[in-house]
Amino acid sequence: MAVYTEVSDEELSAFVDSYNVGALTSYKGIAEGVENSNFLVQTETGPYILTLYEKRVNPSDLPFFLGLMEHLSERGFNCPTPLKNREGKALGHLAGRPAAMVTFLDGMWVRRPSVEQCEQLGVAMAQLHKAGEGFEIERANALSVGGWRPLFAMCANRADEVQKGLQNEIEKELEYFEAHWPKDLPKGVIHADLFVDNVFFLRGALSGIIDFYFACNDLLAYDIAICLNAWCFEPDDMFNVTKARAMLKGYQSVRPLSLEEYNALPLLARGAALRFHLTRLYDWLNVPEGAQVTPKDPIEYLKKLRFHRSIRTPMDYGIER
Ligand SMILES: Nc1ncnc2c1ncn2[C@@H]1O[C@H](COP(=O)(O)OP(=O)(O)OP(=O)(O)O)[C@@H](O)[C@H]1O
Ligand SMILES: N[C@@H](CCO)C(=O)O
Repeated sequence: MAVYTEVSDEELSAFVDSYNVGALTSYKGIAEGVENSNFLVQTETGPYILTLYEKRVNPSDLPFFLGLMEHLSERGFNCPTPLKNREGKALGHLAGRPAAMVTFLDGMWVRRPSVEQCEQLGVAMAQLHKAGEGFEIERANALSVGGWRPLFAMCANRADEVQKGLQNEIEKELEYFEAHWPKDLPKGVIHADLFVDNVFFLRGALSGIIDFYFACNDLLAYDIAICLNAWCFEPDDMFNVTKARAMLKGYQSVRPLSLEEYNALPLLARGAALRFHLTRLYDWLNVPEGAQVTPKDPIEYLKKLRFHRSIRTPMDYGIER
């Protein structure tokens, strides 16, 4: 469960009152997620999500995140829309934290997506990439290749506690990526954390995407790489190429990939695996005292990284363009 910040009933009620949504009738902390504190808030006008932004969210990025959700919603993309308070502002403060309320999205995430759902994800991801065009605020990806070494530096000396030899292995990966990360692929707004728990389905159809708090301007194909890792591995750590093909088919039905993007997928997927391995490694070794949170397994992403390291071209996965 991710509730890092305790909020009193009075504080929460006063915060909700600053919006034009009717009186608070109930609320509860949400037992999912690892990044921010989330509450499901019921008022006289319906359910809303209240988020208190925690450690990894830089407050100066909030106009980007909130503005992006508004931009995408206006273009018909189904994602939460920030509410404006009585002063016309989307961003407020609660319990010493920046906080916002967004619309509630119906649907549920699926633990084991089907091939069909992977295809739907591909379609929605490409739609997101298209809908992001024209968004005027820019945000560099703080967790792209330039951010990995500083992140690793904060936990490198304890990496071998998680697995012997890990520090050395990651060091070599960092050197590799710093020398080989592609720079000239098409860029745009990406979600950058499009895991299964951020994609909702309703009656079998994809109903919306949440959690834009890692969104940024980066290589569009990097989003695909993140999803290859998050959607196309089975619980026994085997890569499911049928799911990967379906995802790419869905994606390309909206936005065809260039040859360069297609060829870069193994490297991007390996880099994406390192990125999530590193944040998980850091979190695994630094659970805040008293926080109600279950850290995610860094080794899962180490295995994915090693798998991609053995791949040279997408054809080695069995993925045709
Ligand atoms: N707009 C929304 N509509 C409905 N449910 C939501 C919405 N936003 C968040 N949730 C619920 O809250 C949970 C946690 O939200 P979210 O994924 O944004 O948190 P997080 O801490 O940023 O998580 P993560 O670990 O995925 O980064 C979701 O799994 C979902 O159940
Ligand atoms: N989706 C991330 C956690 C949230 O950033 C992970 O699974 O490591």
